[in-house]
Amino acid sequence: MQHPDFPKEVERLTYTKEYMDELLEASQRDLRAVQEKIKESMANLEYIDSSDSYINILTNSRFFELALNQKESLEAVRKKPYFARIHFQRTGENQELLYIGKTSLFHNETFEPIIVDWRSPVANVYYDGRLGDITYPVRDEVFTGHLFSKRQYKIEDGELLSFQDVDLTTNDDLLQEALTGKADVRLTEIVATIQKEQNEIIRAHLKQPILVQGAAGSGKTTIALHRISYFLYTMGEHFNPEQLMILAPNKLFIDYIGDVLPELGVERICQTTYAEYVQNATGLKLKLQNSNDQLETIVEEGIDVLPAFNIPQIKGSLFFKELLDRYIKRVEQELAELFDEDVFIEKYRIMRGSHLKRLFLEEFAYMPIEKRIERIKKVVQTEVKRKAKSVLSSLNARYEEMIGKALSGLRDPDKRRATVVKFIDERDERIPKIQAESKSAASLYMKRFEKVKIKQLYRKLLTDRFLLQELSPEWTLEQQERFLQAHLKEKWVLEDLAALYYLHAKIKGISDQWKMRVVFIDEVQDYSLFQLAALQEGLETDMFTMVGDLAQGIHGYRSLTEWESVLKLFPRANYFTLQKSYRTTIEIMNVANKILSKMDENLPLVEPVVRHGQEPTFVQSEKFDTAAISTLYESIKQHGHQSIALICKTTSEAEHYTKLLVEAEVPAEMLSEESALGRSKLLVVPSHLAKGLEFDAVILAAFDLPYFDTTIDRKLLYVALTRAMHELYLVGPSLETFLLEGK
Ligand SMILES: Nc1ncnc2c1ncn2[C@@H]1O[C@H](COP(=O)(O)OP(=O)(O)OP(=O)(O)O)[C@@H](O)[C@H]1O
Repeated sequence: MQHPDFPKEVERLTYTKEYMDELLEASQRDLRAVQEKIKESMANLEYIDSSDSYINILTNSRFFELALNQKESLEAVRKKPYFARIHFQRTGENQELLYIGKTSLFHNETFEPIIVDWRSPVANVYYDGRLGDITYPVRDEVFTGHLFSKRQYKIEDGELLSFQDVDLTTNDDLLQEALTGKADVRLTEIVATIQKEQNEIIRAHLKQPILVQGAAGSGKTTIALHRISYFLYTMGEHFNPEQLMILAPNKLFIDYIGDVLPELGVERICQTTYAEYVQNATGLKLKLQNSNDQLETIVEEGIDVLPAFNIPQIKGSLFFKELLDRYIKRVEQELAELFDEDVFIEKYRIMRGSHLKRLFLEEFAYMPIEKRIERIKKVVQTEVKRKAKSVLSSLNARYEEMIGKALSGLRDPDKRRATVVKFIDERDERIPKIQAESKSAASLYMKRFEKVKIKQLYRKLLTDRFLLQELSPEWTLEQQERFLQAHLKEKWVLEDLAALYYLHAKIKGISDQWKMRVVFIDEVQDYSLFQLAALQEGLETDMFTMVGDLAQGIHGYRSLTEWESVLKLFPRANYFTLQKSYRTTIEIMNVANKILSKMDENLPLVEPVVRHGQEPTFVQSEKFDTAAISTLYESIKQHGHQSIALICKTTSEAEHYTKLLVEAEVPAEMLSEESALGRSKLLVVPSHLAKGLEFDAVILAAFDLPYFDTTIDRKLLYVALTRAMHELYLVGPSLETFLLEGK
């Protein structure tokens, strides 16, 4: 039976669309008018003074761009102008029906809100849950009101299909529907179904750092992206999108999230990886070794206990930062000694070196070293200029006086002439010399400060025995030796990046272009403490949004294994946890939870959002059988699924299986960090690369190498299992291969 409000709701939608059409027509007219103006100015370019016309073209192009943007965003939302409505009364005001959508729309004349933006303060009421008396924050104030009802709409192509009122007792149908959807091999925006605990994180204090420990599939990536959108909406006046940076684990991941940001109205923010950012910000070109090689070695050799003196871990620790601080101090001292000489022009002392040294070591100590040197050069230049003037005028005066005295004091004309000529010659020689010296004195003096070569400086630390002994008295001789031995060959690994960036920041400073003011980090468990500390100091901000999951910390041999140290590093941070998974069915999560409970981290089990699916299937097989995989793949496709992955433990296994499948003419393709995500083939994915991604169905195959009950294998397995949205198949010789028991 149709809801009694249905006709009214259709009417409202029609009204909204018609108003949008009016606006669209107007913007179409604007566009034409601007186009005409541009044409006119173009024609004028050749005849009259072209600068005016040029300015006209520029201005009109800007209008054109604005009008075009407005038109495009209107067209985009017209198909689905809003997704929810709240019946709300702010204390002391009238009751209102507010329709919530992806962007706001106001009536030009009446200023009536036709659509309210999901990021606006009042929309918080929709996400926050409860009906009845409520409070909500608007900037620094807290508003109160009463929420009578919440309604959700299903609108497709501008047509109202259905709607329903939601309260605490009804199931969130919209969410259920969103979750049964197919993985489009890309994330989508979820503004209509953001949950209360997710909303709290999206809107958490924007000026403070946040750290989120979230279960696999709890929406961490999605939330981080929505928080960016919310941030720009709320703080856009104070921040340019260019000053925001999202750090993703690899290029593949950037591609994966790439479409969501524009959908959320976010353009121009810097999306990069740590490695790429560091190279851009430092200008260093480094041929980095693949950071997964180390992981693969550990996995293939089944290593569970890492050596006590584990170099990747040391390089990611705050002790290493301390070591570099000592090194920087040493560099600073060496440079300071160069100020022992005073600044002279001819025989005149212009400035004392000790004064400059004090500027360098004390007054300007807040600046990066080379910036201090640049500043001191300016100080010297100004002082030289000022003092040279007075030296010259007193010297001129002195010669005047001496010449005058010679003229009046010497009786003998020959002697008089000779003395006067001598003084004049002397003066004429010294004055231009002093003038010339005063021009170059500052540069000449500062020449002793050569530009520091960061790569060389760092390499010295890695290879110079005496330097290392001096800087790391905590280490035994054997440890120092191990450190030196590890760096015999010049090769760069991920763990070196924080150090290079830190040295660059402290010595040269980070240029404005790369001085991001707000940072969003996904998969933060894969970072080391020093990587975070280096960024924090280089950028001089702690406005970080960090999301991650310790259960997926497959790089634990070099990165974080707990959050306490991160919270210490960011003392202002708010810490959140997300326990619900929106990705996987209950059946799949039950299997993944078995692995989670084996981990040492003692993380709580993940609660799947109530959504059932088929039980994960174990397919017993002694060896990798391409025909069986092909049949399985085809049958999954028959279920209507499109994004299907075959996840293997290691890269070499993935390469091997891809080869076999391709030879057997199964449409398979191996995923690499550089490849674009496709959906038309069976994607063969090494487990470490699957992190962060999701697929409709996952086939987990393990033959050459079973999953061992080691820290790293449990995590890799957990990552692999939690990639599946709807269907999961385990293919191998036995369930034990996947750390599961029984048949
Ligand atoms: N409130 C929501 N409404 C609809 N879908 C949601 C919601 N929250 C999350 N999802 C969906 O759940 C899936 C998992 O989200 P996401 O990838 O952001 O999780 P994650 O915590 O980053 O996962 P992982 O740690 O495993 O990489 C995505 O398909 C996302 O669209």
